Amino acid sequence: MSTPALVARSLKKRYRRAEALVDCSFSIPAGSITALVGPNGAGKSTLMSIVAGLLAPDDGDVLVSGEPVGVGSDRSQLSFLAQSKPLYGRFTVAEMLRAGRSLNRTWDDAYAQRLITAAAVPMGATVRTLSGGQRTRVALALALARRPAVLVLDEPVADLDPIARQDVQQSIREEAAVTGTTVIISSHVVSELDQLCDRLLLLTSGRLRLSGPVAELIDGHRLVDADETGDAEVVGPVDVGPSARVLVRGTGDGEKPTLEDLTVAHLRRDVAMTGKVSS
Ligand SMILES: Nc1ncnc2c1ncn2[C@@H]1O[C@H](COP(=O)(O)OP(=O)(O)OP(=O)(O)O)[C@@H](O)[C@H]1O
Repeated sequence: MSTPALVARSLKKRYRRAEALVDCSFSIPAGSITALVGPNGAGKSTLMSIVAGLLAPDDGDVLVSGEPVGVGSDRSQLSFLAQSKPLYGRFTVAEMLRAGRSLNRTWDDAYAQRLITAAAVPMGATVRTLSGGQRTRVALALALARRPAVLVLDEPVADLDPIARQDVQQSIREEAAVTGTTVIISSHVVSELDQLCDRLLLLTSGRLRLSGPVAELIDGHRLVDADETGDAEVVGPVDVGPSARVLVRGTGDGEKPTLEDLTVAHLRRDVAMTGKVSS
């Protein structure tokens, strides 16, 4: 069997007042696109920072193509687009690309130029004069043009208009399909991840509640009316109201859930069991 692109083993991270990750383990094959989903404060950014080698876990480790990743290790195979989209405000877009070219051995300049042109961002514009969405497109071009083995994206489309969201999703899809890049992408808009992602990591209160291929997870669940669950194990409701449907485990009668149904029901179950959305 080939080495997974990314392995996380028993990751733990505690901040002074919060347990951000509790024994998180998963393995992701090369070329897959994984949705990282969870409520506010679930630990997604913490997990992504550790995977990107920017934050040290208290325990556990991360392997990229079998090699350990950590603070101070070679991160040339990794690109991380943080929520804050850090860019140099005084640089022009062209200067940002030039910096990317000089700092990265694997830089693909033609690709970077193509992405900026497709986003209709002027090369001569100063970064601080760009809109939030334009900044995101530049930051994403910088992350993609490094041609990383693993691309970690923390809510990359949150400030984009609907067309830009589709364009960015298409770039991510192409990157994974053409170059075999492994992508982890976090978002609160689960309905948008449905078409993009083939794997799911569902994190609540720092714990992985679901992990695996989306198709398998969907096949392992069914949607049924709340009063027709029979002997099936009920996960939780997927919508509210008198005719609420519930998600149950199993392969019997019922409708196939969407990725959103799956995550909503598991998140509702977590709230019902713990009395809170996250730590
Ligand atoms: N630098 C920090 N110092 C102290 N606590 C932190 C720090 N960063 C995160 N936390 C805490 O760790 C927990 C997980 O935070 P994290 O930012 O990883 O969650 P998240 O799932 O990315 O949230 P969101 O969806 O709101 O971005 C939260 O309780 C948060 O308050």
